Amino acid sequence: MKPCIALTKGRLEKQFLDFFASLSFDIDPLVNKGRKLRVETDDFQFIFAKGPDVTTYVEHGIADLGIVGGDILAEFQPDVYDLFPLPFGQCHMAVATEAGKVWPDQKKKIASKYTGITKEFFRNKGESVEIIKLEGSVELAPILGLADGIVDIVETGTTLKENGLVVQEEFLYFSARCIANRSSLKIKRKQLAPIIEALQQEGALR
Ligand SMILES: Nc1ncnc2c1ncn2[C@@H]1O[C@H](COP(=O)(O)OP(=O)(O)OP(=O)(O)O)[C@@H](O)[C@H]1O
Ligand SMILES: O=P(O)(O)OC[C@H]1O[C@H](OP(=O)(O)OP(=O)(O)O)[C@H](O)[C@@H]1O
Repeated sequence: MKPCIALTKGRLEKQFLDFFASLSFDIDPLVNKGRKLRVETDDFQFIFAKGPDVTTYVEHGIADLGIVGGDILAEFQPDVYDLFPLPFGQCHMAVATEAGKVWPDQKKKIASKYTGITKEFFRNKGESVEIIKLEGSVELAPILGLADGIVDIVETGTTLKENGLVVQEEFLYFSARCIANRSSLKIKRKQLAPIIEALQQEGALR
């Protein structure tokens, strides 16, 4: 059976395919997949899923390898081998508030998609905060009065800027990562070695 690679849909998918093509792997079936979520190339099977689900498929051994953001590993801490960074998907976490906003004296309300990372960040500071879980567009929360601030991913800073928010503190710097199922790495070592080496070596050069 061909090795199975789980790819994070969206941003990382596009960046991974460009990177993969640059290593002379065939990506035609992947580029022309339409709405298919499972695609085979000559050498691999690919599945396309949301980041947290990529870790689930790899953890359960459905996929041998996964391409996922470091933020997802930090948030969900799946039981997988975190093999190495890839040269795309760079971003970091930041605490942000409305420009000119003074933190309240009482318990801060922080909105985030990343409740685990947020909890850990404020716990390390010895601060107790109320965390409000959102699924996206978290920059809206302080503007609309749902929260005093947010914890979110920042890449260019454009989304914060265009919504009148400023960074209070940056922490945790991420890129995309290559992960592996623990048993696959032992049982399919020979089969997986060429792709792991190619991704790792080329990634390290960039
Ligand atoms: N602005 C960004 N710049 C760089 N990398 C990002 C950015 N936002 C997210 N990422 C990385 O890309 C991964 C996938 O993000 P993407 O926005 O495509 O999916 P998502 O967060 O699940 O959003 P959606 O629910 O809209 O699909 C994230 O886990 C993170 O590692
Ligand atoms: O610093 P920037 O380059 O502006 O990127 C940061 C934005 O990108 C992500 O949002 P995404 O586009 O994934 O939408 P979402 O809010 O629905 O998660 C993140 O949550 C920020 O909102």
